[in-house]
Amino acid sequence: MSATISLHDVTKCYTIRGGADVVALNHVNLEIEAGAIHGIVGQSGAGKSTLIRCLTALEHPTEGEILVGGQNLSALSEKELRLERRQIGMVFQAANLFDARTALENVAYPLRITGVSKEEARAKATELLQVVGLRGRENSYPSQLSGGQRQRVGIARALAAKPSILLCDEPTSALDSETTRQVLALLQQIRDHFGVTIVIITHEMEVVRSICDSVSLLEHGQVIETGKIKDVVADPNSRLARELVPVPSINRDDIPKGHVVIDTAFTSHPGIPTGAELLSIASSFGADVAAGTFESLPNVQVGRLALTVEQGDAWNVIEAFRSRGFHAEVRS
Ligand SMILES: Nc1ncnc2c1ncn2[C@@H]1O[C@H](COP(=O)(O)OP(=O)(O)OP(=O)(O)O)[C@@H](O)[C@H]1O
Repeated sequence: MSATISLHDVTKCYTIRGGADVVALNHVNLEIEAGAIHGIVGQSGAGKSTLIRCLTALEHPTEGEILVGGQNLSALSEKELRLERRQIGMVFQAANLFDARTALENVAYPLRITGVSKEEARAKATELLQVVGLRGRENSYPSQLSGGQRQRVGIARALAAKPSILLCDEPTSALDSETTRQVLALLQQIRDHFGVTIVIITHEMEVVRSICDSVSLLEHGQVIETGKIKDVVADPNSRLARELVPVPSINRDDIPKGHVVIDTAFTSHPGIPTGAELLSIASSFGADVAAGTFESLPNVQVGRLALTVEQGDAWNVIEAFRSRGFHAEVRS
């Protein structure tokens, strides 16, 4: 079961003793589709953790409302909130497991506290450990597991109460790149299999590139950009697009005398060879490809080519690209 998440004009202020208010979230509007994997990126202090705490209803917005699956969190009583929180699974940077409990006991714990019988909780926990690829490690203690395996136990535990949303706070930042890939693949599998909506806070663009369907950029408590990855990367003015697929760097010495660099960008989908069209326009002007980057993101491929052309041709080349719907600009 998945749920839509909507934030309407959410502001969260903290009052610091003896000081001014800190505005951690400033009129945030956000829509996350049911069943999507949504990344939230932003620098330290941007308000990412505050946003997650508001989604779990551990913090209450100072203004505005948050709807999870159409349910307005601010309108719920404490008792109703306790029930609602079961719909929300949390995965942390460090898996936050109980060291004195086995993997199985860690996963069974949230079920036991909601009154599920010992046998049923163990059976469910065994099944979930299989889902996350830890069959045979049920009786291992956290200290006997690798970082990636501990994170898998954390994910299994978060799934125990059959949540409709899974909030992941920097789930891979303590892991090496191969383990990161495996944990991200697992999260994607979980979304596909259980249909949960997943929100991932991350400072790693690689996480967004590999599994997110949509993304938001937070800055000083405000949403600066938000949208589906395929729309974000198609927007030439998007900062996120440049972070997801960086402009290729060129050594200044490699630019022939009297030439300028033109940056172009294209998005393409399987079966539509947009890159070939761009290259053919470039070659018709005798433009040379000086550098390029290409990224295959979920549902869309993005390319950036840096071309060198004779200064006198630059404007004609740009016009030709723009008339065919490509982004093109002279690099300053
Ligand atoms: N309990 C609190 N009391 C006062 N100020 C707070 C509190 N929690 C967060 N803040 C402030 O709110 C702002 C946003 O903090 P938040 O932790 O949400 O940012 P973040 O994007 O998660 O940062 P990081 O990536 O470093 O964890 C910061 O200025 C922070 O100092």
